[in-house]
Amino acid sequence: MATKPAYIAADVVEKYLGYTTLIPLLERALINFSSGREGGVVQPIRTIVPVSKHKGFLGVMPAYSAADDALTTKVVTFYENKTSSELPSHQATVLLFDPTNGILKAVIDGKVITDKRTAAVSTIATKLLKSPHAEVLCILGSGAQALSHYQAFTQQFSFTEIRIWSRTRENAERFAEAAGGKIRICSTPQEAVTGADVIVTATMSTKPVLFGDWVKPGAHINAIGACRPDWRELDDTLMKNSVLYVDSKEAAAKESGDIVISQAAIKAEIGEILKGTQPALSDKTTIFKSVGMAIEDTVSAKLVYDSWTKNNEN
Ligand SMILES: NC(=O)C1=CN([C@@H]2O[C@H](COP(=O)(O)OP(=O)(O)OC[C@H]3O[C@@H](n4cnc5c(N)ncnc54)[C@H](O)[C@@H]3O)[C@@H](O)[C@H]2O)C=CC1
Ligand SMILES: O=C(O)C1=NCCCC1
Repeated sequence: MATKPAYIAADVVEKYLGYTTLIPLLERALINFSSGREGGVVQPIRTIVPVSKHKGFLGVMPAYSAADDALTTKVVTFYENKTSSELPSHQATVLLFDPTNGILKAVIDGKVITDKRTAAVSTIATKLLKSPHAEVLCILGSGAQALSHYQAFTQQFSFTEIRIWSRTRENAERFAEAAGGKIRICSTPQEAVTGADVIVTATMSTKPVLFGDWVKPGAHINAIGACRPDWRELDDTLMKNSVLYVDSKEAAAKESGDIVISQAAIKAEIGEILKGTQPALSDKTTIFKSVGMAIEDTVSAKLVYDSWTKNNEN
């Protein structure tokens, strides 16, 4: 008879999901995803159910990786009008199945997975696309993704200056306190962005917050928000004058307003650069438009489950 599925809570996920272990697994997953059939990744475009009455969305993100023999689906909700400042705007759960027989093996908190795997993929893109002389990191937004990106980027790179802008100074100060490092709080997004070598946009904005005229030529931008076809973070000038990379061409072209509305041409997937079939044009102004992929959740959940199992063996 099947045993009951394990429940793996956020604090346990946090413990087992280190960037040093996660990043190489995600690199392999991105390569497999961009290798078509050969890569053994099955990942349909996610289903999104708008909950318009409450300005919310429910997303279902299934994937199977033959290389990892791992089968999961994430269920994620995200709400524009948070009803409480205590409640995160994004909440998620990952279900991990035994791929040989379909048995549900674990129910895993998906919030930490979402925050960390997104930041980890941005570090992968940044390693490939930033200038080798990059010194200044700028983060627009002060929520969960802003913080996970700060943590991942300070671990993986050595920037000499880190700047942040948020809509309110109070939010920016709260962020700086949570981050714990030396951070310059900027009063306007333009002040934060001017002269920055690497920029992260991690906002729930539906209108551009980053404008091409502000951006230093040769900068690299990780654009994390604008995951709905009518949401924007970047303006048309920036979209059209930069080299545009994505996680999934199919998903980004369908889901991100920055691409749908600007009609900017996609150069390549990050997985194609990693495979060596597309160049990393790091001397140009580059954008990594991330929409988030289920396969990233699959490899993250498997890492957590395997580590948890090993540590719970009698
Ligand atoms: N690419 C990916 O894989 C993923 C993308 N996301 C997206 O990343 C973005 C950030 O997510 P979280 O940090 O989890 O959300 P959050 O709610 O924790 O933080 C959102 C931040 O955006 C700011 N913000 C909201 N409206 C704004 C506006 N009009 N102008 C400027 N700033 C504004 C808030 O003040 C806050 O600092 C969202 O758009 C989310 O949907 C989230 C998960 C994965
Ligand atoms: O990849 C994800 O997970 C998400 N991406 C866009 C917004 C909701 C969550």
